[in-house]
Amino acid sequence: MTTVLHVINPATGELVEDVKINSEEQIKAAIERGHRSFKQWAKINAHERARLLKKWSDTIQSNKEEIARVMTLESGKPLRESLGEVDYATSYIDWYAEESKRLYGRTIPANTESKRIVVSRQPVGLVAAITPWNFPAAMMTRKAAPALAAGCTFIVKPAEDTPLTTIKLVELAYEAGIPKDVMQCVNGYGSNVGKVFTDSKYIRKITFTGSTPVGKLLIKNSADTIKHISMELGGHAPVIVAEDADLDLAVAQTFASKFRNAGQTCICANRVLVHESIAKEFAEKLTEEVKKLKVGNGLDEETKVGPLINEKGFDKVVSHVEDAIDKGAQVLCGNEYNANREKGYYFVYPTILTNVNTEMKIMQEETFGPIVPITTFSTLEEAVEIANSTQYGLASYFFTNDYRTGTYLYEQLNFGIVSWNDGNPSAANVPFGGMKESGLGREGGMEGIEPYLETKYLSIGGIPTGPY
Ligand SMILES: NC(=O)c1ccc[n+]([C@@H]2O[C@H](COP(=O)([O-])OP(=O)(O)OC[C@H]3O[C@@H](n4cnc5c(N)ncnc54)[C@H](O)[C@@H]3O)[C@@H](O)[C@H]2O)c1
Ligand SMILES: N[C@@H](CC=O)C(=O)O
Repeated sequence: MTTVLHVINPATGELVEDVKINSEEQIKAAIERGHRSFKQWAKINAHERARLLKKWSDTIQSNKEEIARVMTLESGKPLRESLGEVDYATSYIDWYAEESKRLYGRTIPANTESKRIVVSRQPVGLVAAITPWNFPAAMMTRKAAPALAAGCTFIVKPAEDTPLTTIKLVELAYEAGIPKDVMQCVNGYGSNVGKVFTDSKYIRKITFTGSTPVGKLLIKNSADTIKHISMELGGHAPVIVAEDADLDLAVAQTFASKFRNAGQTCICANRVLVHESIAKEFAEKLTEEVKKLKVGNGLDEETKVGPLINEKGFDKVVSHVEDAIDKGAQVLCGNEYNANREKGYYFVYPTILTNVNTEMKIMQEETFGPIVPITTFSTLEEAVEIANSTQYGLASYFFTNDYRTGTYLYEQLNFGIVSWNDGNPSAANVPFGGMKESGLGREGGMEGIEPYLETKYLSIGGIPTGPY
């Protein structure tokens, strides 16, 4: 039986490091430690928790280059993006260090003079997190930081492909003074560790970022112990470019949204819907930019698009492109690959497809690769209907300079994130998350700490109503 995870550099297929898989007994022991340390951690005052979180953030920043390099080695993303992700990751820690001091309660006017009512917030308990490979630092900190800030203890299982970044972040938490049992990392295969987590009565909350099918399974498996759940799942983001849009802005922002992390982002532009009167010009301008993208090893300074994470991801992307071409799509650029199954690396060149229709897989499923399928619409109603015709509801984008069009689209689009003339809506201070099968709950912003809190109310009776 395998006892290690082979962490492979997706740009070369070479082994980066082996990481030990934790046994079921070890995971259960970690859960018990997390449970035992909860009472202690929850008692620590919010200012001290904030201080420790801030120290963790500073310690990560002091090791920024090293973390970014590890991230690029295991995930393949360009080094510049990995450096950016370290900043993005610490921005969540900084935000929740501050929010921990603002977990206010309230009083409610009672319905009789002899009573007083007080409402307070308490941490839910031990939290288990399961994170994906595409943002190995930020997806971990946007769970760990609100959990610790709320007074919860925390245990994380990173993705098998990218455990090294998380292991490093947890080591740095200890260096910053966060107690060892308050934040822990266990490693192993998702289905094994996930089952130990969901079966445990000590774990009071599961927070997950990953695919929708795995999210559904975790929801089902959490039912027996009625755990709190937060789910950040898949997306299928539409981009609507209205007739009056600033075309250069729309091209630049669609480009920015699409090619981050080689298109392996849950909020990446996945379907581009352009008004028929400007579709040709939009496609030409985008193609001009896309042709300049350099594909390669993320450690190479020139690289703008790294490899796909693994064979499974590669096969899905290629199948979407082939299916679209079979059904009549035209290739404006790309549709080239540099992959070697034996060596284990998978590069896909940025590809633009036109003449795309809603029958194609690429218009129905999340692609997770650097492919832009462009289709056209003639009325805004038609664009909205296509955009909403999916089980996903994470991010959506539109481009218009007309406030009436903008207001209409904002109100009609069934997505948790609606981005107007903006290709990068992610930030620590905003509520990130999806509707429908894209998830439950929000991460980031003041909303992002709520899922780690229970509400408790105190009813005080017998208060003298006359002179004391
Ligand atoms: N909504 C968001 O914020 C967000 C952010 C990043 C990624 N995602 C989504 O994540 C997906 C890509 O990530 P992925 O391929 O790593 O997803 P995935 O669901 O395969 O894996 C994510 C994590 O779940 C674990 N896992 C796998 N099977 C499991 C099981 N049976 N029980 C418990 N855990 C299990 C994996 O080990 C990994 O840690 C995409 O769909 C993407 O849209 C969503
Ligand atoms: N890209 C997302 C995470 C999902 O992939 C983000 O911007 O936080």
